[in-house]
Amino acid sequence: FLHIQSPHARVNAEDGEVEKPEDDAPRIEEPVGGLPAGLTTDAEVVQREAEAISARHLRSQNSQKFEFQAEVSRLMDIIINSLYSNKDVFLRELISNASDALDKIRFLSLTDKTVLGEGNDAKLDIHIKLDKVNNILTIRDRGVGMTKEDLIKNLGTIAKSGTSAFLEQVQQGGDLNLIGQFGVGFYSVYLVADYVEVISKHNDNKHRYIWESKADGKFAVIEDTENEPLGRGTEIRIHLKKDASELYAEETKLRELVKKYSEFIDFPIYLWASKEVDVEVPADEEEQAQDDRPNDEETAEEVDDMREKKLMTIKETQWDWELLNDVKALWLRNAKDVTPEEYDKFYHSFTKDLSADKPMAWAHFNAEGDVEFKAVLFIPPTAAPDLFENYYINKATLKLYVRRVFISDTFDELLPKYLSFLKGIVDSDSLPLNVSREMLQQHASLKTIKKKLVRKALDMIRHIADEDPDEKLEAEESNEDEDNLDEDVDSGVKKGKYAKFWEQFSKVIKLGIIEDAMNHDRLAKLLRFHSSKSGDKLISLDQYIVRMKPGQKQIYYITGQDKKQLEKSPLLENLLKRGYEILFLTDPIDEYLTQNLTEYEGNKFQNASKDDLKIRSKYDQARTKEIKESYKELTKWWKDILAGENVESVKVSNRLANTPAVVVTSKYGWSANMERIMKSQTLSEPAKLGYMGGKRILEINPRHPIIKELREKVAIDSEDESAKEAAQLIFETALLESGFVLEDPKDFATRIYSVIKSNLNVRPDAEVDVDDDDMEDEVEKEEADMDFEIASEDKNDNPQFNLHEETMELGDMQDAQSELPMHLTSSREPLKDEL
Ligand SMILES: Nc1ncnc2c1ncn2[C@@H]1O[C@H](COP(=O)(O)OP(=O)(O)OP(=O)(O)O)[C@@H](O)[C@H]1O
Repeated sequence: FLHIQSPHARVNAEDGEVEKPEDDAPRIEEPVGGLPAGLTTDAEVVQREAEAISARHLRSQNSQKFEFQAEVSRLMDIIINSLYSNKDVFLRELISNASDALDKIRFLSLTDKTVLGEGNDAKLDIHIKLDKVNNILTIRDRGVGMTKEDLIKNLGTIAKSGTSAFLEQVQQGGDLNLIGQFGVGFYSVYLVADYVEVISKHNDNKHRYIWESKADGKFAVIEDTENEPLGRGTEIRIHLKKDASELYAEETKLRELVKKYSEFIDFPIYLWASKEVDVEVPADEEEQAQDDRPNDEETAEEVDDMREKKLMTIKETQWDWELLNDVKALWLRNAKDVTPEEYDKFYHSFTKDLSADKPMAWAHFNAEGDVEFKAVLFIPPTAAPDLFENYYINKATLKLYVRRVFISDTFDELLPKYLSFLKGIVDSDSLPLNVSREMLQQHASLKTIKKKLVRKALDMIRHIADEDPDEKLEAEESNEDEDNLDEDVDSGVKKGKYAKFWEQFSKVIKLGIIEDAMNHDRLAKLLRFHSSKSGDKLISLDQYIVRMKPGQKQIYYITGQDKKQLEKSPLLENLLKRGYEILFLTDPIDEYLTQNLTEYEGNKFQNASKDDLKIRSKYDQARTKEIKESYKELTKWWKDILAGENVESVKVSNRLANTPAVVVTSKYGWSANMERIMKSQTLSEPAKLGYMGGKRILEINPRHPIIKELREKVAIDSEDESAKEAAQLIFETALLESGFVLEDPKDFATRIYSVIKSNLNVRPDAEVDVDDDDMEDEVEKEEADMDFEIASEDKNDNPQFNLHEETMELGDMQDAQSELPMHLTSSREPLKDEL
């Protein structure tokens, strides 16, 4: 009988005479539900249980019933039936909700002190109590509380945006542990409970309400008239499932969990706990009475002394609120005193990221001067999957505190968009506490805070590189003999820490260069690229500069889809031959990056696929002029051949070694790569493609035998059809090799096949054989014709036709006549069989 689950668990616990708390934990006069074991008689318990049952019956008759939103119901169903072994998460989630509710009331109290109320109500804390008799665990906070409408809306009728995402993840075997990250943490309580009551009191409503549900698709809400007044806040009564009660109806377990998961909760968390203490009690009373009588020699004073001596020590169980957490915020401590493990734990606790992955780096600092603040910034171990999906909508994830009071975690003014991947906490003494959020957002100090945070964030990223041995290795190698650099191609290169950062966040740094002109140089130092000399490794711009050839003034780069393709690009032939290092920019964002990164440490960036690339010719001026002159006729002729191909000019090139021709674009137009990117975008405007698509320039290699031969042919007969075909084909091949997408691949293919034909001595007009399919088509056509003839001749012998005719006799014969071909088709199969 004692184990009947009671919704009426708020029995007045007789706490008895308890000692003053040893710590400075405030004593709560009003007990928080539950029944301290051993302090109530069985008869009382039985009576209270009976009351509870009748109260619950009454409640269920009068309460307002609701159905959970379908998705929430499905979620609860999964949770309550889950065999998931790590059920501990529920406590972390409920404490986190309590802490959020306390943050909210503390924030409101900044502008209106009265919201806190008086006495115990004004204390911002969390109490956890266990009723072992009834297996009820109670978590009580003095937070903002919920009105009746809040209870209905927040705990049931409106699915949070994360509900379906979480359901999806769980159905795919994902970890239930991550529930908090999807904003549906409350429901994790059903991992351990089959019945939950939430009693809540909000300042806006003088009544308090009970929400209750057995996770059976329904919940009920009713005004609470049964329980002790709450003052303000929320009490969650968790009726533990049998299997869960074995584990969680233990103070030791609760103590361990709170310590583990809620170490960084900013409010005191108390557990109603018993402890064995030594108490001195007078020794046996009779003996005492005897001894108390003074004999003749003893003075009254001596008797008193003896009385004291006749005390005995016994063990006594005492119940009291035990403070479980140390609420000194980590960011207020001296960075030197915080261990790396503590930073890791802190990161996981405030981000609710429960994976074992440690943050990549952190920066803990105090800013002093006009604007004072303390901050801890973290680089997460991986980029969030939706980091760029909602780049301009996503809010920053820094938590802003003002003088230790939590203000907001959606304050966009603290970091620029590109750094919104950082997590952390900022606590400022320079911001005013008692102003509205809107006024705070415009406060001048925010600008200074933002500026300093950006600097520190970029320093923190640079430090990862500075401390990375892989990066150091690169720097040392950069001083080695240039010729050895090509041997760096080593597939077994281990990724260093900075390479890992780069893998996750390279786009962020590039976006920074595009968006943050103020920190342009700092950000440029953080860039890494593959290059023609870096093998599998990445190099920085500083490393590039160190390795520049004497007299080299430009940083050469090329953009494209893939490093392997770029390495073989004919556009780089002479640059590579002459020992220049080329950066390979293969991320689509690099096209935008290079528009904003024109110079580094006085060296201009030069795109090797552009018309303005200057490579000094090996020949003297006179010889160069002579070569150009000798190709004048060919280049003019070629330009005419390519009329209608968006070709601005045909030029003699000195960037080519072994390739006959390439196509480059004008300096300010799009590169071939950019054109490809723009064309692949769904919303690209054809008009823009027209005017931004760079003018193309065909560059020909004057030393190449194909080009030389073409020159001869054209000189003899400029109307030679084979020369025209060759010119067109060379141009299209050059387009492909230079990274362009052909507008008419069919045309190109036809030309290639005609070349192949001539190579294989196949006549140009040789015809393709008729294949079996074509033969079948022919047979089918003949059959169809035959069907028609047979059907027309023998229609009286055809059973199907006759049947149809019989039916038709009843109808309009003229209609049947007009439908003749169709009926014939329907009778074709048997006819074909006969044939
Ligand atoms: N102790 C509480 N006091 C006041 N409101 C609460 C309390 N617990 C829950 N709520 C309300 O119920 C809502 C739903 O809680 P739930 O835990 O499912 O999601 P969340 O708190 O928004 O996100 P998370 O899962 O990250 O904690 C909360 O947003 C809050 O408005």
